[in-house]
Amino acid sequence: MEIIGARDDRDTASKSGSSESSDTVTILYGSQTGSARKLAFQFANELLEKYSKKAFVDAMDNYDLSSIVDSTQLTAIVFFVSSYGEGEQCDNASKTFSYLSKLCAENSHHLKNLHYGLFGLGNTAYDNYQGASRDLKHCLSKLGSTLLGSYGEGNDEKGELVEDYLQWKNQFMPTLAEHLRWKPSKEDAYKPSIVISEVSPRTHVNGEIVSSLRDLKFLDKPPYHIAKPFKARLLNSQKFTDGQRCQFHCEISLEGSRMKYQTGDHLGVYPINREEDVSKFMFLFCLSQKADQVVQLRSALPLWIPSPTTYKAIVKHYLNINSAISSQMLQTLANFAPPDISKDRLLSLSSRDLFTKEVVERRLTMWEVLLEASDGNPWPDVPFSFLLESLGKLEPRYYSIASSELLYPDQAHLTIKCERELVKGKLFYGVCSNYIESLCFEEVDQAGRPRDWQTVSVFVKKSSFKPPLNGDTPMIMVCVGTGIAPFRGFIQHRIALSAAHNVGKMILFYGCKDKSDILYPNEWPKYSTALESKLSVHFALSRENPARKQYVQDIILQLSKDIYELLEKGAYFYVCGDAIKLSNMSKLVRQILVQRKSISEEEAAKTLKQLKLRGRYQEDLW
Ligand SMILES: Cc1cc2nc3c(=O)[nH]c(=O)nc-3n(C[C@H](O)[C@H](O)[C@H](O)COP(=O)(O)O)c2cc1C
Repeated sequence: MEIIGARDDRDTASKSGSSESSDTVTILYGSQTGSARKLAFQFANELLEKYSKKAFVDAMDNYDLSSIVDSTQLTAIVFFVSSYGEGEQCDNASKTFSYLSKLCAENSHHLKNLHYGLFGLGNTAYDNYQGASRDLKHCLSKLGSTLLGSYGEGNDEKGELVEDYLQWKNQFMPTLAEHLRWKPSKEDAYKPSIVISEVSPRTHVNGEIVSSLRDLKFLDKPPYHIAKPFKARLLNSQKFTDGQRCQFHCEISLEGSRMKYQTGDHLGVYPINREEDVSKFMFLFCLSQKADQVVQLRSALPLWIPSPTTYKAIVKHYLNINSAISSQMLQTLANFAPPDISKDRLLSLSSRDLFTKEVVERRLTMWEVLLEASDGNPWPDVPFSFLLESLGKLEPRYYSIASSELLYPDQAHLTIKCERELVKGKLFYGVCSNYIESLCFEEVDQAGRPRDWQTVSVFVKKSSFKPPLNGDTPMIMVCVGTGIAPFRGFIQHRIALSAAHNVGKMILFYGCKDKSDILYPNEWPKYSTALESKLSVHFALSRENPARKQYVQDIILQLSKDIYELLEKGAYFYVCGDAIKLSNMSKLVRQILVQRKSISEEEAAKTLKQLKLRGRYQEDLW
């Protein structure tokens, strides 16, 4: 459990939520990819800032709910809960959900002394919107708990999750404080948590000034990992499609790194911000003139930036400069606006409707909003520490490795789709995919060096999305678009095994728009030749023939007999690619089980659950 506001005070953990006038509150999250966790910490930090109160933050499954069952003491808990699968809970909340559903079945007010707040995260593109948070609310109400304030729901679909959260939080936080009899401790004045000192290159101790942590020579030795990535050489690359729908293959050398991967693992890649964005950002915050100024950073919290370094290095390598702005951030920034900009204008822009229309729907970044508000003029008074705190870290991006270590022990292959999206006439560039594309296909890099010099900072991340241990086991693989990446690796793996052993049957269902959209078109015939009858590949082309749109789901249903027979023989079923396009896959498998096995819906659901538990049904969706 992480304690916000009482970092070394482990004793207070036992008092967590013990009474309504407590100085602490428990905040629990159920989060798969980190959004609910991030909001939980954001909420806790704001409680600390506004009320000087402590919060205990943890994943739901790390909290022992049985300790408050039938308790006579009053407890306050705030939940942040995301939905997954078909409106189900996340992995780090599953034990809590099954415990609660057992309690619920007893029809008794076991948690009548629990007062709770609840914010659900979901996406209306899924059939079962907010399934998990709504279930939790229903169950807690049956257990006699009291909901504080109103229940909040954040919807990812239109990119308004953060604004939904802020709207809920602005109403809920005072309600919680009143309930716990907390008084605001101070006015909302900005206080930096990171101290930045400009130093002369000679005054810092023992330091090499680094434009990137990856440049530190003493770090340039194995073992490599997320905090110490390997500078890998780029080998071959090949474009499949270009323009706005640019997709390509890229080979990265791991030679000399001693990094080993296994088929199905992920490669983490550290991007660098686009030079064009970096210079606009530096101009806006008046950093261009002092781009190479050496700075030393100090903070009580762990920092992700090496120090000493330079302004330019921070902006280029470490800061998520293209992160979105929230209406709350805009309100704080209004305090630092240049004198000739109306503060009222900025504050009215932060109102929900205008903000949604002018900022969220146009997908503007923080620096774009400010540049527009000041008609292109700089904002010299924004503290650099505020930028570091609010924009956060430029995170690595993860790609499924598209090769097998059995065929390519010293190389990791990636299949990449450049994120380029036209929103209201403006083209958006995903930072990492476009960065790798420019490394692979531009003749010279930004410093004018030829392409042979290109390196990229990478590390291997273990994954559980792996081919079956036994090479005899049949596999059913379903994917769309670049979801083909791990399956190319799986097939290569089986080709390597087939040299010495008999391998199991494999069926690949691969969804693309049309023939020109099929990735690795020259490789599929070769793989089929190498594996003969063991591999069958089925392409579903959704836009090849407007009169006959075909999706992977259609072909799977046509071949449901074969699929069922393979499942009966112990086949593993894998799904990879776009979460929305493939959102109904588990429903489809249940349908096949109902039809072919002649069992009920409930029995099919149980069978699928067993398959999932045994790792025989796996999804890697994004
Ligand atoms: C594979 C997948 C399945 C999802 N299923 C649902 C769902 O059934 N219902 C829903 O409301 N949202 C669903 N979502 C949306 C997530 O709940 C939403 O993106 C949330 O913000 C993620 O939060 P997290 O980062 O804390 O895990 C799904 C997202 C993914 C990627």
